[in-house]
Amino acid sequence: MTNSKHDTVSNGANESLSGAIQQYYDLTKPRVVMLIVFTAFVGMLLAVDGMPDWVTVALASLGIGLAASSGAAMNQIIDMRADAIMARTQNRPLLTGGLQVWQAVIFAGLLCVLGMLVLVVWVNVLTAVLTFISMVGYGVIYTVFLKPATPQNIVIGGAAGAAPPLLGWVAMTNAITPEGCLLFLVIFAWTPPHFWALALYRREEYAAAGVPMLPVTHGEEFTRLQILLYTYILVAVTLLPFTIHMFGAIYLIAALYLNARFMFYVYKLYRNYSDELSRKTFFYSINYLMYLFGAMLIDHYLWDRIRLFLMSYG
Ligand code: HEM
Ligand SMILES: CC(C)=CCC/C(C)=C/CC/C(C)=C/COP(=O)(O)OP(=O)(O)O
Repeated sequence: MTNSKHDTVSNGANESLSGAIQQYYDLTKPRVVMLIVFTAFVGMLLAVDGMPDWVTVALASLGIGLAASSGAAMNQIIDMRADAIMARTQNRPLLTGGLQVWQAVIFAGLLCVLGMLVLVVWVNVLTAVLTFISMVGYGVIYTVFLKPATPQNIVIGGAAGAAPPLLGWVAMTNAITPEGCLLFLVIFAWTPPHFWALALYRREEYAAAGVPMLPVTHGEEFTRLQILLYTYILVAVTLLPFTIHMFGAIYLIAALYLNARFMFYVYKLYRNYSDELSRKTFFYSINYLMYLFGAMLIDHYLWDRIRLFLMSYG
């Protein structure tokens, strides 16, 4: 009997510990951060010929991931009012009472300090500075100043989210090069179709929360046109790395295929709107970015070998 009572107490303690860990984990917007770290990781591997120094790759990924998580936590601390109004964000840890604001502030501070420490000590100062700017750019400048002020919020703020592959590149080379900037441009051009597809089917929630997202301020039709136009830009930008011989045929084929599907979605959305299609376009945008960066990686390691192999038989 005594044992089972003891077990119940310790199970309860375990559950509340794992519950607390889950709350802190949720505060970091983990799935977004995972894709951010993946694009940074790809940037690192692309920056070097052959195999990289894996310890630096691991530490740079850790530092960038910690900083991005800190930015995500800052965003949720500052945005509690709007988050409380929208169904999509109502269950965040600070709103359900799972975490107190002071706990989130300490957590965000710790993540920020740890992330910067890892980057300064084991990577390089330039990466740390650029990562810091991206983190503050998202957690503070976007959240406090841009988001409540202008429908261009996500275009300007998108610069923070677009930084990771460049951060990865700088982590390995300690230099800002045109190739690294091109990777930045890819995500920069991708952000408006990514976000506005979501904002279209969530427009009523944004309107209720008083957040001036494009579908709220300029209407649904204008937003659909902007999504289409930014996707044209995205298609052009994603072809640039091929034209400067950064990648070969593997990347080109993947980019053409992924772009054709993206164009199909946004053109259909432009001509014939439905919330369902808008939702599908948003989720496709996430897969698009993941596969595009995956294709860059595969091309980087395989294309030269395949070309040499083909040439030796040519
Ligand atoms: C200013 C730039 C960006 C804005 C405004 C934005 C906006 C959003 C929003 C509002 C969601 C939430 C969807 C939901 O809760 O259902 C979301 C989801 C997501 N975003 Fe973005 N995003 C941006 C940049 C990025 C970047 C740079 C990445 C990665 C490289 C990214 C990856 C993702 C992923 C993976 C999800 C899905 C998360 C999940 O399933 O929980 N986003 N984005
Ligand atoms: C250091 C570094 C690379 C920082 C990266 C910055 C970062 C985490 C960008 C993510 C962008 C993002 C999830 C925006 C969501 O917009 P929102 O906050 O308006 O969405 P919400 O309504 O879901 O809160």
